[in-house]
Amino acid sequence: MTSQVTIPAKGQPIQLEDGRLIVPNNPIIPYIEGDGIGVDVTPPMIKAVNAAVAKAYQSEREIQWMEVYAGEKATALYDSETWLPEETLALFREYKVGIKGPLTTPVGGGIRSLNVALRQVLDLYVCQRPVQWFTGVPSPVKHPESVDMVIFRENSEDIYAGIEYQAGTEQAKRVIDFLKNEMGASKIRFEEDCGIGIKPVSKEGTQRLVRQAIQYAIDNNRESVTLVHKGNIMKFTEGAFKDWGYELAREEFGGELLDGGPWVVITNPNTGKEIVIKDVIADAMLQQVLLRPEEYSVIATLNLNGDYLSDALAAQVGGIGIAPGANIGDGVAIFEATHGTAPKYAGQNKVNPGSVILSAEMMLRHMGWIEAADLLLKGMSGAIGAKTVTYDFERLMANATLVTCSEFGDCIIEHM
Ligand SMILES: NC(=O)C1=CN([C@@H]2O[C@H](COP(=O)(O)OP(=O)(O)OC[C@H]3O[C@@H](n4cnc5c(N)ncnc54)[C@H](OP(=O)(O)O)[C@@H]3O)[C@@H](O)[C@H]2O)C=CC1
Ligand SMILES: O=C(O)CCC(=O)C(=O)O
Ligand SMILES: [Mg+2]
Repeated sequence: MTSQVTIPAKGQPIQLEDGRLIVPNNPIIPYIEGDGIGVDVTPPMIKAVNAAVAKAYQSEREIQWMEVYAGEKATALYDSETWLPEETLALFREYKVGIKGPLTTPVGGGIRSLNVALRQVLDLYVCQRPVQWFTGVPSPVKHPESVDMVIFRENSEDIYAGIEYQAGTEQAKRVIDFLKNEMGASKIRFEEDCGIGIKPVSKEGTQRLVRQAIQYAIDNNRESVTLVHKGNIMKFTEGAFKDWGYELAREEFGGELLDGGPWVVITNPNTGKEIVIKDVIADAMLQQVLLRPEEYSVIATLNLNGDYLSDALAAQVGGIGIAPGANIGDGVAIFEATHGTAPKYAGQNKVNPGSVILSAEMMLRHMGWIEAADLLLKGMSGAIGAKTVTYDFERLMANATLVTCSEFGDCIIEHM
């Protein structure tokens, strides 16, 4: 297939040596603009990042942006069936660090999620989503400042594996017959018209995620890691996630049972302080984070729970307009907002670009460009503090000035 991508002549790839990123001064960063509001939020993100990098490092460092394609834009450029071109996957693999806007996934029929496919094909098994309040952001809760959590959502397994059979098909019938006749399943109701979904959860998949969550707690001096699961009902998937998580804490991090278990306590080798590894059942967790957020810090959970929890927690600190995220594997990382394509706002220059800008902040920190990352945070705090905000905040804030998506990006730059 013909290449549609222009590789920036001036740039160089980020490389990986012994698990460490080697970042040149002019790294090539692949990015996907995204469907829907991607066209609105991605340009201000690039502009704000360029401004932060220029301010932090003058002309010494500069990102060389390389547009790569997925979603609707890919179908227009390659062909109508090519939603996630091989070229895009190969370029993310080669250039190691990238960022993307949201991509549409139709409900029911049609293509499966391109977002999920990207994570699975590149094995970006950690979905890391920090949730923190910025002073002045309108929130539906009384103490949004008590929320300071980092979600580690398993990104490669669970029902997102896409093993599903539609009700009424020969495939669904065969799976149901197998479950009844060979596996002794006797509780499938209304089997003539029953869809079937399969939920794979493995020890390796669980432990590589929980390992990253505990390591993050160690590196960032956090006091707890909470395993969130629905193991009382799904014993061999979600229950196993909890057990494998505790096992890893004991066996790899020297954890000791706390008061006879199941909670485990490990010692942070950097500080000597204790880190508690605990677990909470997912439905209870949704009320815990509202009522007692200060008791939770790092969260490690399965794919679906993490998806729900991300949006719910984002609401507590102002909504998914400022909820960033990263998909991280052992070699490649792709940063992206928690929100989707918000189609009703697409192309209106209206939505909050904060989520993808904060995702870029995570990306700069991942690259070791800390000064530029700090400037993005400073700019964001300044713009919010000055009450120059997009519609999502303005509708909840007294005496705020409504600005467009691109103007908010400019306000961030002014406040760096
Ligand atoms: N990683 C990805 O690429 C993701 C893709 N998706 C896909 O996106 C599509 C739309 O999904 P949908 O369920 O509507 O969820 P969205 O996250 O796209 O939008 C839901 C609502 O969230 C608010 N919102 C979203 N983004 C912003 C923003 N930047 N600034 C301010 N408010 C925002 C809006 O709320 P309000 O109406 O109150 O203003 C919007 O109506 C689907 O195809 C879905 O599959 C979904 C999630 C992630
Ligand atoms: O891929 C999608 O369409 C939805 C993904 C999603 O909701 C998420 O990653 O939070
Ligand atoms: Mg989601």
